Amino acid sequence: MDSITRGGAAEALRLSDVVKVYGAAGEGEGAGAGRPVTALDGVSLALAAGTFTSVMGPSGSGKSTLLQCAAGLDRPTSGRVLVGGTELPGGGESELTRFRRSRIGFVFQHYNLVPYLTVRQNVLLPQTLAGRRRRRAGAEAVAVLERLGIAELADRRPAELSGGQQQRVAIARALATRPAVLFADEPTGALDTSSGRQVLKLLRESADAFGQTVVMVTHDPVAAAYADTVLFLADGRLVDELSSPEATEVARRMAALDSRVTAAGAAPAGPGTPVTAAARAFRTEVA
Ligand SMILES: Nc1ncnc2c1ncn2[C@@H]1O[C@H](COP(=O)(O)OP(=O)(O)OP(=O)(O)O)[C@@H](O)[C@H]1O
Repeated sequence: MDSITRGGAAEALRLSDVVKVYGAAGEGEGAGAGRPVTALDGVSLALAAGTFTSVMGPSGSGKSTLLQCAAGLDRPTSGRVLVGGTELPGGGESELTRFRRSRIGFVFQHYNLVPYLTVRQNVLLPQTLAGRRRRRAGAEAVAVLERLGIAELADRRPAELSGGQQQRVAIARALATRPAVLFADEPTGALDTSSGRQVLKLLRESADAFGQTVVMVTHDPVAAAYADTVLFLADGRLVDELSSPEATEVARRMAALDSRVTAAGAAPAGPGTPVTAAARAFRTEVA
């Protein structure tokens, strides 16, 4: 698949033939002394601005790796990543960090709010780190909290919020920087059904009302069906795509992929590790 951009719309994300091999020569982390693992095997895609895309696939199919490479949390072994038309920079970690701060928003399963800061301070934090002027950033933080209907929580600390409220604050924090792409990794994985639906509605509204491009990894077919398009990964490749998805059809296609993987002797699909490498990297960044 090369492109699912809508006619004429600006492009928010492009991956061209992205390969990620853990444990390859020159890759510092990962498989160590074991055999190299090809987590992404030539992934190409293009997403139009303002679209909401879900990424699904069996356990180990490369979803988290795709998210990390697309979001500049990790570098592909080969291939190109462009966010908002700008290529992931070469150079060191500080260039990548700058790139992420200016273009990318993250939402994780476990919220990653800073416990000793208020909601307002949490939402302000990425902009403060990016060196934006405090008064302007403060006004924007309040505006985004109002837009998401959670302004009354501004002076509370994360421990005083429900899981669903914490996740809505995490979304507010991500949106306040006006990222080219908002990446969400299992954003409803720790929530009950009703709070999860609220979070999904918020992501849907972010795309519809604010033109926010959203890319979400999920194991839940109902969650995936909130998107405009579902991309299916297997063995590090994009193998299927579903537009205007319905949960039953998403589940049917996932079951087909799972049985393919199980027949090949791999682990069945299941929830990802609670704290992904992406979340760890982000935590280090904001701490
Ligand atoms: N840091 C790493 N070092 C070595 N191998 C890795 C590393 N991270 C992931 N892998 C391997 O890469 C492949 C893809 O992993 P990835 O976590 O991207 O899959 P996933 O689809 O997100 O899985 P899950 O749904 O279980 O979270 C797997 O075979 C995994 O074991």
